Amino acid sequence: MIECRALVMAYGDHVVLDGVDLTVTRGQVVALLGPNGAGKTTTVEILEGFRHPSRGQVRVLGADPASAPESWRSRVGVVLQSWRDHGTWKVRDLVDVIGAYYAPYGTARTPRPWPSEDLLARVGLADHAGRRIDKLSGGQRRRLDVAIGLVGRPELLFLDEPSTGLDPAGRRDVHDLVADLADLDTTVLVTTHDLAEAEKIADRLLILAGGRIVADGTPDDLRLELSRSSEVRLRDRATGEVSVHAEPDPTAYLTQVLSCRPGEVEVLEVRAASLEDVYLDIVRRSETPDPDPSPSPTMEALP
Ligand SMILES: Nc1ncnc2c1ncn2[C@@H]1O[C@H](COP(=O)(O)OP(=O)(O)OP(=O)(O)O)[C@@H](O)[C@H]1O
Repeated sequence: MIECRALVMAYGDHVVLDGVDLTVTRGQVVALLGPNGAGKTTTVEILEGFRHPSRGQVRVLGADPASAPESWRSRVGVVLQSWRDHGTWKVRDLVDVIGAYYAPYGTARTPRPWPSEDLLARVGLADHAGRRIDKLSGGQRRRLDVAIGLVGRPELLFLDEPSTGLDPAGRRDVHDLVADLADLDTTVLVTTHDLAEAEKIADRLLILAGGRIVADGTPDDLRLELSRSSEVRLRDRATGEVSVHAEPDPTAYLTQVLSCRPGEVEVLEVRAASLEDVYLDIVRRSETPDPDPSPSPTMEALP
């Protein structure tokens, strides 16, 4: 679905992307994370064909996005930050009009557009189909953004900060919707600052920092491969004394403790590094030059 090799993007002298390699296969939900200014939007705009890279190869759905024909664009959906135009239009009318552009690109396998009533029900706007867009709440507007990104039944969807401005129920709806999309064989690339969201909706996380992809894996991969140690807390049944241990291999440690001290441990707690710990650690190390010239083992451990 997406293939980038040695992607470089410079704005004048400012090199933002410095050799990004990236492959995304069909059906994946991939979250692109990174600190402010890391180049997430730049990357996504290149993949969408809105920006030309300085160097490198980019293929999206088998074509170069910068020169791909309109039929290619009909297979790609984009959810930008909030839809602010056409405030006096009704929700259903906007979805109908934009959906009509996709009609010539429908196939027997993928009829286009997605029928408005069904789509609006899917994004939780069925009761607001007849409302003016400027009368929607922020969360309802966000749902409309998602509907517009989906109306052409894209094979590949770019989602920018999907749940910004949504309440917890709205966030859950959007997350469920993304899960449904994966079931419908839609590949999703989502940019977000929200680690909890990324962990919930994505089956693969990419961290962009220092101009490159510095981590790539499932949330569990990242935690397991990058956490140096887990915290193990034990309370002795007899004395009530609590001891805390930092253990690189908590399973081996616990097996040993429980077999050597049967019945002596009353309370046992293991806290793995959180995804946030891991994320901050990766970003810090990729942005701070390492005084030790040997490569970081944790970075090398990633696929
Ligand atoms: N059109 C432009 N001209 C010059 N510099 C730009 C332009 N667009 C982005 N930049 C710079 O490129 C860098 C990356 O910007 P980009 O918006 O891609 O980052 P981002 O990871 O999406 O950031 P954020 O998380 O803050 O949205 C920033 O330093 C930004 O100032």
